[in-house]
Amino acid sequence: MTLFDDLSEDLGSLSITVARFVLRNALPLLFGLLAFLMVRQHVRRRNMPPGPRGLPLIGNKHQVPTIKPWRKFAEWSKEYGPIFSLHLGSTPVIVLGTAQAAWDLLEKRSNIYSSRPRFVVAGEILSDNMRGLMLPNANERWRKWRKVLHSGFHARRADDYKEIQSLECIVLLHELLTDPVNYERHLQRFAASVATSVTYGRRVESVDEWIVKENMEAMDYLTSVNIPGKYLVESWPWLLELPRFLQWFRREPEERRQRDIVLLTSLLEDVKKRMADGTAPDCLTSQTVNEQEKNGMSDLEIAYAVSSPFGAGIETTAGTLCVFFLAMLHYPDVMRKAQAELDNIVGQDRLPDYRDREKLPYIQALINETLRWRPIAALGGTPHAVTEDDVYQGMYIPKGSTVFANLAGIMHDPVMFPSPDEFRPERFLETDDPRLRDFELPFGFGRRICVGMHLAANSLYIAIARILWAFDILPATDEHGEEILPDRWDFTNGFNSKPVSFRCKVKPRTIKVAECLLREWEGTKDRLGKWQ
Ligand code: HEM
Repeated sequence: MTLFDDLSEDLGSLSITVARFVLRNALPLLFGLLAFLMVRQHVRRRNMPPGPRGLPLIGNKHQVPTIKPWRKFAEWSKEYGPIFSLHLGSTPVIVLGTAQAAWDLLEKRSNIYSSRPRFVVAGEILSDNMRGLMLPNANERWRKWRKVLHSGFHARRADDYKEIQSLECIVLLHELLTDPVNYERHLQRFAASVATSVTYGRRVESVDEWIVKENMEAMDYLTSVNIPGKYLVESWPWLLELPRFLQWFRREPEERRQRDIVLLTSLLEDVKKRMADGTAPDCLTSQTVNEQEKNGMSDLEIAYAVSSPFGAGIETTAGTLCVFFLAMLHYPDVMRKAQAELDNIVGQDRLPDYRDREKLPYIQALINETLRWRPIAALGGTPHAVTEDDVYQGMYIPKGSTVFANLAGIMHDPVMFPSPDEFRPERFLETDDPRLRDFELPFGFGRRICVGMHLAANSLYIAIARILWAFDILPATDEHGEEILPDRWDFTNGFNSKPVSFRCKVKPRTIKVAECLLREWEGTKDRLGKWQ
């Protein structure tokens, strides 16, 4: 036997001793620690709203699906009631499953329910706290940001944009007439062009134009870093205390931030230049620049603030229009009824316009039902956060909780919306409830309610009324002439959830409407000049 053999024998018995020690002492210690954590979590959760039992440390992380979590949330609402709680890691999460619970907390107690959770990578590192959507509401920069957007898009101000929305809608109808196959792309262009026109006073002919592509790329990056669990630093913000060169998660978002700054400031400079030579149409950017001294905002703050309609207004509007197409394929009777109302009030010699709106209650009900049937912001958009401890119906809601208003579940609450899976606009005509007649629910709550909702409502009205006036939306057919109906539940899994692309036919209803449309189109090209 050599010295080496002796040594390895000694080491072998040492490791057995260590293993024995671990088994005897460390395992019981570990179990003790886990038991302590579970008891502590149990005590903390005892008074909170009910909810699924989680695990120590990770809470309910493993039970929340990464795909369409709103569906699981709706199931849990049925099991635990209109308000339930979870833990994602150590963060308490409150999910509201009825409109009443959301109104009670997010509206009536909006003074403490209007903040946002911390977004370390997307909000702080990538955006340097410049994107108001992710800022807490006690923040001075958020107040200025919200004021700019509110003055740009409040109900009366939004009326000023009806001219460009109407013109863009004629372009949309012409695109649908000449190239019906790519209807989805045309809906996206319509929403994007309204956004660029009202923001920068510049319209777009195609979604391939650089201004749309660059902005969409920036938005895609923003959503790609905002995936729960993607970055350790979201759960362990103390990593931000490490020396900067050790913060491995910083490099990519910081590089992207530099690109964002170049893009957004160049768009601002372009408007300023056109303001100086008198060619910029009135738009959000020109208004904000004119008020810069009063608002006390830097150029960079303005550049970020006015870019908000890109992130929040294009996918939401275009996606809702796709839901409308999907619904018309599944509910042709609703389409016929809406067309009958249009024929009765408008006739076929002119396009419907904003002045017809009050006389078209069925169209308005159909728009409300579209927003209800499949809300694009399925989880209520960006979550809220509570800034003080609170008690609701005897349940404890700890300060710092993240709060989701699960719109997908709320809109399918059978008490408020009987037979919720059915697409039935009549429900909005039969009700006396003012909160359903004046349907703001799809646009969120309290101090965070969607700032673009009037602009969005005007886009949806003009597009839906005119598309129904001009076209039948019909199922595509296969090679045997059989109709293909798209799956009514096949939706994307993004932050905004829209129908997965499907085929359909878009056919002019009569020769008369097609001729009328072509006449309108001729006059439109010149009128679009100032937004080119
Ligand atoms: C059909 C179209 C739209 C829908 C369904 C929609 C829905 C929503 C929802 C649910 C929220 C979250 C509200 C909350 O936190 O309680 C929101 C926020 C927001 N929306 Fe919209 N939106 C639409 C169109 C637009 C448009 C066109 C704009 C731009 C002009 C816009 C700008 C915003 C902004 C900036 C916020 C963040 C507000 C804040 O954090 O204070 N949205 N939207």
